Amino acid sequence: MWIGVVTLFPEMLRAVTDYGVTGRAIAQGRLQVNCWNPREFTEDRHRTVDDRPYGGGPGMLMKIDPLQKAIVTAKQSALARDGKTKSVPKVIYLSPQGKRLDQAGVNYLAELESMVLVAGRYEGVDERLIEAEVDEEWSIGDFVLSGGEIPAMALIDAVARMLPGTLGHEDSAIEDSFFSGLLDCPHYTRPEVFQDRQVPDVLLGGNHEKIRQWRLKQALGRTWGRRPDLLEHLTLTSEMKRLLDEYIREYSV
Ligand SMILES: NC(=O)c1ccc(N[C@@H]2CC[C@@H](O)C2)nc1
Repeated sequence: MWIGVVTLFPEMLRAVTDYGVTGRAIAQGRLQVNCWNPREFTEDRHRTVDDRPYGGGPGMLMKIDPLQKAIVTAKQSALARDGKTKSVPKVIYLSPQGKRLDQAGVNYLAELESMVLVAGRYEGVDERLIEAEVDEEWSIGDFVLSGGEIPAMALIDAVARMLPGTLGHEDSAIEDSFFSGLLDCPHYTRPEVFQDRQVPDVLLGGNHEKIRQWRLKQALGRTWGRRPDLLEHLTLTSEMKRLLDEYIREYSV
């Protein structure tokens, strides 16, 4: 997948390009992340990228022209890159006004061939830039950050995990609880006893079917207890219903 990021702080993207699963996906050529800085597209001596808002009010906005030039250049670069004919990259703006990102949204974005992520700064961008250049607006949560770079990197990380060959254990993304719409089950590793707390016996046994059922039951029970709203959107199999009933009965004793 090819991802362009329009940002005033391209160095921030090293957090995903130089480390971990995302860094490996890039090193192995399964992911490309390129940055374009609106400041490189300014034409004035002071390289101005912000301006005052019409109607007054606190703070500054990002100027349309440098931002638009950076976006257009990123899109052209995606189309010009070697290889088979390509679709026009989807332009995505990160903001609290966007559609709330969840695993279903990540799975949708992971299917795209390319995208340009626009990371704003200051108080945001001119609405006309959004109308002219942005295809989709996404939010990683109902809170305000000082820039769109961290949301952009969160999106890159979440999408990169879904690319074929990224995760060592292929179906670990599939097994990912959120992939199934449930919260994750508890996890344990050595030592077997920590501060008098034992690892559940079933996990030490080696009976993989019992372990699968225990993990599914815990995921269902934790979802029921912590995020019942997630359960509302799920169709439970008869096995899931049985396991959740067991969990609730044990929980209620
Ligand atoms: N919840 C989010 O995904 C989110 C995205 C962006 C953001 N802040 C930027 C700074 C100025 C404007 O571009 C928006 N805050 C929160």
